[in-house]
Amino acid sequence: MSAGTNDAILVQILAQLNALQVSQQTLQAKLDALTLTTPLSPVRDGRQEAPLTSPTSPNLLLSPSALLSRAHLASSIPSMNTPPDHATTDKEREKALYPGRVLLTTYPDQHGIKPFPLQWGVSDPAVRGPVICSRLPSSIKQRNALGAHSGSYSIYRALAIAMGTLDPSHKPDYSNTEPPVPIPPQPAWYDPTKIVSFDPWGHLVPQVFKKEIEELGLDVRPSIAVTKAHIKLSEIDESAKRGEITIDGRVVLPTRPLKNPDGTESDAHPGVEIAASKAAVEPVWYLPGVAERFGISESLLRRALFEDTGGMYPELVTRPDIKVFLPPIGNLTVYIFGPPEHMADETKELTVRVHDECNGSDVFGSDICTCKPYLVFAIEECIRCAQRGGVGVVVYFRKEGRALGEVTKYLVYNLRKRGGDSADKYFKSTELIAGVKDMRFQALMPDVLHWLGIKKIDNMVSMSDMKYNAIVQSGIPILKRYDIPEHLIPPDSRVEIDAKIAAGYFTSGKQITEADLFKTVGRTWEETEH
Ligand SMILES: Nc1nc2c(ncn2[C@@H]2O[C@H](COP(=O)(O)OP(=O)(O)OP(=O)(O)O)[C@@H](O)[C@H]2O)c(=O)[nH]1
Ligand SMILES: [Zn+2]
Repeated sequence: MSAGTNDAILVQILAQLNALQVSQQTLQAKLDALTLTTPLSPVRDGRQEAPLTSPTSPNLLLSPSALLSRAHLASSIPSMNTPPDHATTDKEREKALYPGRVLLTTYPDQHGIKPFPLQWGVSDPAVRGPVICSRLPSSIKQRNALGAHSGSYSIYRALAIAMGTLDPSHKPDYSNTEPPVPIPPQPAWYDPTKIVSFDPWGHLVPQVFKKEIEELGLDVRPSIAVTKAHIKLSEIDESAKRGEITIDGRVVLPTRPLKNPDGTESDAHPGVEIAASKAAVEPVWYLPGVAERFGISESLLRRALFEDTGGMYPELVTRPDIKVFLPPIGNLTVYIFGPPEHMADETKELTVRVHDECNGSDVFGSDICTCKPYLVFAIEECIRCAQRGGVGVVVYFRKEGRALGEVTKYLVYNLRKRGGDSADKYFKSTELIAGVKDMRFQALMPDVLHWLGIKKIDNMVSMSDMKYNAIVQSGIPILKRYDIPEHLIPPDSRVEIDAKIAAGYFTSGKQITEADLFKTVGRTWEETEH
């Protein structure tokens, strides 16, 4: 056979393969359309039910909930978990949970797809519409948002469903869960450009979208919750002992006397409790608004989100008609000290700190950075402001390690400690590992301030130029900034502070030049060990 004949055969094979691929794609599209147009088989509690028989009595029909609970029982008693039975049960449960074919993606023009109207930034919630991202049969056709609720915790929900500990169609009863303090609508809620990273109606969902939930049976969930708390921090106990924080019976309350190990009352200073209101806010991104904030096109944003989440959300690409995405990232928490209604009242003094998570310092007290001392100082400043008749706000973002993550952060710590931990190398070390020194991109951060009705900030407890610029550019003036007091800077974290000042962070004290940075050196591991 000549080389020419070989080539011709090869071309023919390739053409046939291509044709096969095309017809496979057509078939897939037809199947997709079929799934969404075929009336669903009987629906129980909002979940499609497939008839299944019992492995022991083939004539006995099992409902998905019976299967769920059987499997739950088996998995909760390990000795009952013999592999062959378990495998059969899992297969059956998988069929019961997901009776249809795997629906990899959807398309806007697919039969049966009819997203519930959602107009971001419209003032009337009935016109704005609820955010629906559920893939439950009751909601999948009317879904108007991509992704999943609860940010990264959506994965644990998936696990709970797979293990049979959670019925996916569980319908929460939201009575008595409403906010104990009001966070009422503000003009910024009605501006589609002011709040783009979460749903301003998130805490009012059960009330404002009652009809959609109860009458239309749609799976609409709250993405914000507001509550009250009493917080106790040993650092603030110490400040109270020193008389730097006063008990006013309103913001700062006395703690009940401590007990000795033998149960008798201790005469040690019991410390104080701080009364606060707080809100947990989950991310809900309005993609056109997020893209605009970062100055990129919506299509580029969608493509990058699709690619760099391991192709996890194909509808980012196939459903340009769906404008809202619930990303798998951490939430933010707002702590309010003093009357929440003062936040929107421009006549009241307001102190704010926006803090990004640093678990090593915030929770475990690591002294390599100033995060915890700065956070505690900010809470004290908020308390003082509330006691002067104003209000204090701390916003805590889950953006660990400047949003590079804790693994990257620890790798950089190793590099710094092995390479001579001088301030000139602080940001360079991070860049060497992560490729960038910061991925927090503060542009979305001011949304929460607008949601709270904040129009100006009297006292901003932060040295960050990035936070400052983002807030001021979003239309909220900052009247006074102040840095962390010298005595609160642990010696080893001088490296961080000096590097930040040289990089443009605010300081009311000493200025740092590039040349100074060589002289600021942190502790080495060897020093720690001796
Ligand atoms: N990657 C990395 N992150 C760090 C390092 N040190 C601190 N961080 C992180 O930096 C962030 C500090 O956030 P904030 O406490 O809000 O401080 P800031 O934005 O730098 O500025 P201020 O408002 O002035 O405190 C947290 O997310 C920390 O986890 C480090 O060496 N490497
Ligand atoms: Zn830190």
